[in-house]
Amino acid sequence: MNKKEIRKQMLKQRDSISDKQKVDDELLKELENLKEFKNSKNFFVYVSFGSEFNTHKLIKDLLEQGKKVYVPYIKSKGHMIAVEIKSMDDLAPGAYGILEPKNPVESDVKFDFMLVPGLCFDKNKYRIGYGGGFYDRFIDKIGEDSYKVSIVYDFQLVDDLNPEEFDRPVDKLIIQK
Ligand SMILES: Nc1nc2c(c(=O)[nH]1)N(C=O)[C@@H](CNc1ccc(C(=O)N[C@@H](CCC(=O)O)C(=O)O)cc1)CN2
Ligand SMILES: Nc1ncnc2c1ncn2[C@@H]1O[C@H](COP(=O)(O)OP(=O)(O)OP(=O)(O)O)[C@@H](O)[C@H]1O
Repeated sequence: MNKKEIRKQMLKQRDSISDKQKVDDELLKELENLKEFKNSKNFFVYVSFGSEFNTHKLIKDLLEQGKKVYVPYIKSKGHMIAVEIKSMDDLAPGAYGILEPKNPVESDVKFDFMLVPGLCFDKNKYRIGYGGGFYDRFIDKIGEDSYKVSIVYDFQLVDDLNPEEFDRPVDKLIIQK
């Protein structure tokens, strides 16, 4: 399968996970129990859309705990910036219909913790996303020292994605049991 076929296949399967809220609740618990999670203060978290792992509760939890939350804002093709939010009400539908900050003020903090989205992952923690190259570029720019974690549904894990030179792996996969 080429990347395009993998994306299509993974999306189809992800769209039909049964009892997804329950699955996501368990994955969220595991995420929040990581020591790196507990020790982090500045979080870069995507705002989920469609059948992605639901991050809305995570974002609310973080804000309630007084942690700093930054989310992506798409500036142009392949280029995103991080913007701090204080509440879910700071968001409105933006590019691709994804919720984005209404008032996109670029932040230049370094993140302790990054939650990285993806459609398919391999055992070396490489990933395939929607194909915009947003995260590979972003990680190069400000994510190198962050602890990068991705949530993986069981069918999304493969042996080897044959990464290219611009692909950046994450540090930890949380895999559905
Ligand atoms: N929640 C969330 N936010 C995110 C990402 C993500 O994966 N998840 N991104 C992670 O990079 C960036 C957005 N990247 C995206 C790239 C493509 C499509 C998409 O749906 N593309 C359409 C059509 C593409 C086209 O017109 O060329 C498609 O694939 O059908 C969505 C998001 C930044 N924000
Ligand atoms: N660091 C980079 N600098 C320049 N171009 C890049 C970089 N990373 C990726 N690209 C370009 O972006 C395109 C898409 O990359 P890729 O297929 O790896 O995206 P993806 O990882 O699936 O998407 P995303 O990171 O948005 O979730 C590639 O064809 C590549 O040319």
